[in-house]
Amino acid sequence: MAVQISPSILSADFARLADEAAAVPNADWLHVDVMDNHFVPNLTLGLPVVESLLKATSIPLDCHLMIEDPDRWAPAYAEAGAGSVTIHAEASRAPVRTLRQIRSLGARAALALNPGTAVEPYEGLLGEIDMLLLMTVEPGFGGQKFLDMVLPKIRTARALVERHGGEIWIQVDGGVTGDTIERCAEAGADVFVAGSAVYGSADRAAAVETLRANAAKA
Ligand SMILES: O=C(CO)[C@@H](O)[C@H](O)COP(=O)(O)O
Ligand SMILES: [Co+2]
Repeated sequence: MAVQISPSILSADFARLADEAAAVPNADWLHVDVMDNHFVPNLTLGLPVVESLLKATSIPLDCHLMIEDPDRWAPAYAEAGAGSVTIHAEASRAPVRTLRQIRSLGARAALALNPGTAVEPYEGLLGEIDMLLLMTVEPGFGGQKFLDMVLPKIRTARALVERHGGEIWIQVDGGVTGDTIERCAEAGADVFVAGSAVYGSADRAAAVETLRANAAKA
């Protein structure tokens, strides 16, 4: 699976989102962190901003919903035109139904697990998803330190995914930098979210290429 880089606009300038999207023409995805101040202790943006962003960029949007009731809201993001919609296993009360709705609306469906959530109990959901997101920080904020403790879970997830045909992407999110990305790739991740490592750099496109090159070293 080729390396894919998904810059997180959480670390971008929210007053200039169209320009910040244009600054990463070499990105595979644009990662949009939707936070509701309930599931996580932070508040970011929601559907109206995603709808505007969809008009402002041709980069597919990778919407990461860190919200209390993803079953209610996730389909609307798929309907709006997001390329991928991720719900958290810890928040969803009806993951099968919601993941199927996301797919039926034309988006890729993804399931996210917090650092302390084991992957094995979710093996039964692998047939319902296109991507598994393994959080490598506690969700809620950008700029946190990468949690090495998640590396064994990435390896376990890779083994489970291979057993299911290997078509599900494994995304990592949180503390992914030019330094930590190689360890994630070596453990089996193939889609890499990076907020501060991209939007904290003066040359955002160059930062994307450095991440891609470092991941490919693994
Ligand atoms: O979902 C989240 C945080 O909850 C992320 O997508 C962050 O936006 C990643 O930021 P960095 O750790 O790369 O700065
Ligand atoms: Co995220």
